[in-house]
Amino acid sequence: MVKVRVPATSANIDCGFDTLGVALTLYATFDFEIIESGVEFVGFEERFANEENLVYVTLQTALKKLKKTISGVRISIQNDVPISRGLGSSSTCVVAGVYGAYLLTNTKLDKQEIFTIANEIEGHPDNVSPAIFGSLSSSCTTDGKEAITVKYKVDERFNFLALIPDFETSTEQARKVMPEKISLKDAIYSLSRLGSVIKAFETYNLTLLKKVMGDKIHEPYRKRIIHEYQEVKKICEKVDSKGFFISGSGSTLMNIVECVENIEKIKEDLAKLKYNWHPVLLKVDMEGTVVL
Ligand SMILES: Nc1ncnc2c1ncn2[C@@H]1O[C@H](COP(=O)(O)OP(=O)(O)OP(=O)(O)O)[C@@H](O)[C@H]1O
Ligand SMILES: N[C@@H](CCO)C(=O)O
Repeated sequence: MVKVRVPATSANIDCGFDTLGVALTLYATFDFEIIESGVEFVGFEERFANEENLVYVTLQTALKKLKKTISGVRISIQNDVPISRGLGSSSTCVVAGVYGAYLLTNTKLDKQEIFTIANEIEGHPDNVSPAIFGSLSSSCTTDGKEAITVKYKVDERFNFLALIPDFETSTEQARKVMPEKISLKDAIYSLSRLGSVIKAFETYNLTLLKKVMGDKIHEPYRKRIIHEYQEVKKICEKVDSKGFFISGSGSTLMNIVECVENIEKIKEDLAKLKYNWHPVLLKVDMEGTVVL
């Protein structure tokens, strides 16, 4: 049996749409075991315990790319990453599926190769990069279809307070609400903040972070499909907020808090809202995917 642990991730980080992503200390662990034939699922929600399962589909795709075969497989999951909440649940499955193909066939692990395959399957690299390499990264796919990622340090003092509601937002749905075209002015608004946001995360410069956070590429459209977005933002800003953004494609809202003592107050105020917002304090994960 082989086992991998993949971290949750928060993609975009406001102005870095489809570019930035950070790995967080919340995990999904997957076991892969060769069986005589077919596929068995253990620990998955019933709706995903079938051959369309993203881990299984990815495993099959990766095996084809490696030109390897297996007789059958049992896939087990122990999952703490909420599904369709903007914390990279699909990336945990994609990354695990690619790792599964390498490990079950004794193929030498190469994180860059795994990243390339995972990026092709996921379609954008901002979640899969931090899920594999850990920490904060900026990624792109070149014109020649090469997946490139660069990793940055994040100061360990950062407190990522994930505010997770009881409703799902699928990435597919959240991409549909965005316009096909955006203005040059809006592109500049986001692009001009990117370098400063990265520097603020590297250096724990909360004053800089607070000043430069902002986006006009996806947030203005997506906040409309996240119930109680404005109410949650107002509560955070009243209590403690050094940065507030939609995590990935939502529905989780991410609040950077300076003092963990303030979390209880935020929790009390969120309890007055309708959508059962559940605050979870996360730190940056430095390792990315780990074979256990
Ligand atoms: N634990 C899981 N078991 C099986 N399938 C999963 C699991 N987690 C995610 N998936 C698959 O990924 C889909 C959710 O992906 P989606 O991109 O919408 O959300 P997300 O990855 O959580 O959010 P984001 O990409 O914004 O961070 C599910 O519908 C399912 O197909
Ligand atoms: N960058 C992606 C992340 C979610 O998969 C998006 O926001 O649509």
